[in-house]
Amino acid sequence: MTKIDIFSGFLGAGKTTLIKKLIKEAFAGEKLVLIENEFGEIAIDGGFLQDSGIEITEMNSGCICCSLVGDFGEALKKVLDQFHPDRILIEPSGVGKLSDVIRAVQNLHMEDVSLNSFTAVADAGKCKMYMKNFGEFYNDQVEHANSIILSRTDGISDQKLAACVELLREHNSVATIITTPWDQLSGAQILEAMEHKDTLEEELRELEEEAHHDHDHHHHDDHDHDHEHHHGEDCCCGHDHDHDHHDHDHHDHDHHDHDHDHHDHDHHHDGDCCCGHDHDHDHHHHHADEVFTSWGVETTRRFTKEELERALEALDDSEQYGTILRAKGIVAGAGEGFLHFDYVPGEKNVRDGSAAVTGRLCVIGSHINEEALKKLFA
Ligand SMILES: Nc1nc2c(ncn2[C@@H]2O[C@H](COP(=O)(O)OP(=O)(O)OP(=O)(O)O)[C@@H](O)[C@H]2O)c(=O)[nH]1
Repeated sequence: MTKIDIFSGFLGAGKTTLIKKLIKEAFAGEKLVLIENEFGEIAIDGGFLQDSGIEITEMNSGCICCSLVGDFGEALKKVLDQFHPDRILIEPSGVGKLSDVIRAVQNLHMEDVSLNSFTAVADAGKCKMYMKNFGEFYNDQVEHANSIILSRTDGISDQKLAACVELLREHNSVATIITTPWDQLSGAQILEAMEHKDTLEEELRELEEEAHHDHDHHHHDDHDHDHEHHHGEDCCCGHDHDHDHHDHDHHDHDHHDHDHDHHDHDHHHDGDCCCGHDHDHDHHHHHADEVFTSWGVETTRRFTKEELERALEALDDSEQYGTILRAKGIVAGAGEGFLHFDYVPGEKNVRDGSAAVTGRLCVIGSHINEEALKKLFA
């Protein structure tokens, strides 16, 4: 039996960091495969994880909900046949909806595979802001997780931490929430919380109830003709179109905030999805690539640490660059080695790291100014 563990979490929350810790401390002796679905064309995480000694399957795609299922099913099957792993770790993109990923796994109806845990990693200091501005994506992860693992709890006040937990509880009353800084916990302790059986069963039951609720809802909604034929498996895009109503009904305030902030009302899908479903009628549901954009480049440019740090600091200037939520990359340093870097709002990290075949970097955000980014990094 292969266990599947899903690590969701918003951009830069700490998914890769957590996975690295668990690989080192909790999964020793197990045959592991990591499936990554990065947002944007330039994959970076594989480079960060190069030294961990596990198999990594990267799937790059802009629109998780449409392209995940086909590619993802293939990737999973291939991995199972080829490696027969004890455990498959799935790291969806930071803007992926956890419910989509869980459903995608369930819809594959694979034998010898058990859904073992679904975690949401959340930056304790940014919980409120992300809920307000990107609630549609953020809350889905929180709501469907059986454990929520907070990152960066060492740097914030007790008050802010308590407020964060309270907000999370509004969206998920059953998940185990880890508030202790990770370096004070062993990987085994974290894994035990992730695998907590009661919360897992509760989350699965809630998902099932949602599915039933949506199903019933459909039979009573005459206006909903577009949706009637789109129960999970029937549609190639694998997105649960039924679920949209549920989101809409229960989380209207989030959508309001979101739409208000980003004026996204008129950016609904217009038929470029393989499933042929008319997304225009999906009451306020957005695909990640309607709200977030990524810009990436392969580059031979050499950077000094200071240059890179200055460039990353500049990303806080939203007037010039747009709302930058995440940047990461591996580039040639001024000397012989390579530099690895990470950026989340207000936080940068540049360090020495292993070489990549070429330099590459990626920036993700909302309403990003590509021209300005090109000037900054090219
Ligand atoms: N101080 C601190 N930094 C953290 C913590 N967790 C993650 N980070 C840093 O945050 C940055 C992003 O961490 P990742 O683990 O790459 O985050 P991710 O969720 O995989 O990010 P995406 O690639 O956007 O999906 C890195 O610089 C980490 O070192 C934490 O608990 N405390």
